[in-house]
Amino acid sequence: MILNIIYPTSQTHIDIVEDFDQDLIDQLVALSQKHDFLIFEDRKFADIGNTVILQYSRGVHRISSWSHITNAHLVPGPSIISGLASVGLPLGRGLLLLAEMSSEGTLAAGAYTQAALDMARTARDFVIGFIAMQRFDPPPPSYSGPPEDWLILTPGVGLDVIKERGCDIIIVGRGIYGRGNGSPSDVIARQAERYRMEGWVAYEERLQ
Ligand SMILES: O=C(O)c1cc(=O)[nH]c(=O)n1[C@@H]1O[C@H](COP(=O)(O)O)[C@@H](O)[C@H]1O
Repeated sequence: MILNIIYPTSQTHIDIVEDFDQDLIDQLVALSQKHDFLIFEDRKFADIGNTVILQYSRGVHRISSWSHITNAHLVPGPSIISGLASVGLPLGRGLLLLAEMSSEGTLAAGAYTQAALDMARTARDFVIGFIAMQRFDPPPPSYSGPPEDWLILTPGVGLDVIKERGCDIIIVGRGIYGRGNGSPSDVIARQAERYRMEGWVAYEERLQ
């Protein structure tokens, strides 16, 4: 029910589903086609190239076969992007880099965030944007690369960040499904619709 409503992207954490099976994936993919939303598996890959190739394409989840977008930390260096790209590019997938995080005391800030941008610029065919807490400043006058329009997805925030911080998509979990055992499904549906509608309005206002 939630997935019927939350689009343009639906974020998953497939490794915490206790009764995972292929039927779940088939249903998810069918819903994404019916409602035209993208599936974003929030896997936060963080290993060397050879290992992420296997984690992305193999195992029980076979993430690359159904998830349009996934994300990765850049701690291992560029091999994590090239490894994931070797699997994802032929399938038309896209990657988000974690340039910043919402958690207190995160090390993903300052020079680390700049490094994420630099690394993304070396893989423009596969990296589509960032998990970040705000839109980056425009490139300096010395920048001579192609025009840039990275997607910025921002978690752990309210709707105000779309206008105030220039992000494109807000990632909302508990604000929609509640805490503890979760909310009744009609409450979840209402909350999801509220975020979807208000998020879109804020996005359009920002573009004006
Ligand atoms: O990559 C993410 O999506 C992510 C990055 C980050 O810095 N902070 C963060 O909360 N997230 C994810 O965003 C979602 C936020 O959920 P709530 O805190 O319940 O709204 C969770 O799925 C987190 O794993």
